[in-house]
Amino acid sequence: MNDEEEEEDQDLVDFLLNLKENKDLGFPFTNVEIKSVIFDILMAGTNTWNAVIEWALSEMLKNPRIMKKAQDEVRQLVFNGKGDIVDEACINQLHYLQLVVTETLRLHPSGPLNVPRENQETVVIQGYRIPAKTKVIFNSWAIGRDPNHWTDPETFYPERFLNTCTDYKGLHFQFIPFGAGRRMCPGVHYGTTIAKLVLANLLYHFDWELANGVKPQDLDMEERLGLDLRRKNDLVIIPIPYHHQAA
Ligand code: HEM
Repeated sequence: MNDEEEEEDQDLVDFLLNLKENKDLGFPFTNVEIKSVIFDILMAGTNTWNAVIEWALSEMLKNPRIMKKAQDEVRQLVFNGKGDIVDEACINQLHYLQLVVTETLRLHPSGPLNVPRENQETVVIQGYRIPAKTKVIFNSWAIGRDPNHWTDPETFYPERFLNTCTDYKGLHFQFIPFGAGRRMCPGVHYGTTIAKLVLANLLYHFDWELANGVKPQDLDMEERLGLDLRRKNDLVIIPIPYHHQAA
């Protein structure tokens, strides 16, 4: 194996071990830091997108119009292509599902308080003096529901993101479910792709009903606040396999 092939064959752990061996980072990088990075990625990289899936399903079950629109989109696209599985190739064509995921991140950001920052110098922002070395916490949950920026903010309405360039890539500060700046989430693309991929397959293959005769309008949406934002009570739903009929 030549050097180039060897480099391509490296996984994350190889890469981190090489960093440790090279000793040219200018700061200590030991097994402790390696374990922290891996732990960070496993934690930040799983609890987040699966919460998006759970909230998106909850919102769609509460809003059957939205569920149907998202299902029609994915079923037409995939079945017209004569496939039976939604793969990455389809994902970018699922425009309505993208709106659903975006709206889910507005109302239910998985990391609602982002990561705290500390300002190095005293600053005054809109009349508020923030002394140097203050720990500043951004509440992206509240920002996403701020009536100064959002019409009818408590309503789940994916179409609000039609014909607007507002998105979650850290440039529009009224919507920062992945944070912003140098420490914003590095998993933004991966996280949203996985969430869409899983949701698209769940919508394509199954119809969904709430268990125990719960009516859509009665589904409770209570949140349990922690480092991540989950449902307080489990979402109990019944999958009904959907059989595609050839026209
Ligand atoms: C939909 C899914 C996700 C959401 C909503 C999310 C949200 C966030 C938020 C709000 C932050 C803090 C950013 C800030 O304070 O500016 C963050 C940081 C981070 N996220 Fe994500 N994340 C998601 C998926 C992922 C994935 C899939 C990975 C990795 C595979 C990941 C890895 C990280 C890491 C390592 C950080 C810390 C970055 C730093 O401190 O420099 N995240 N994420």
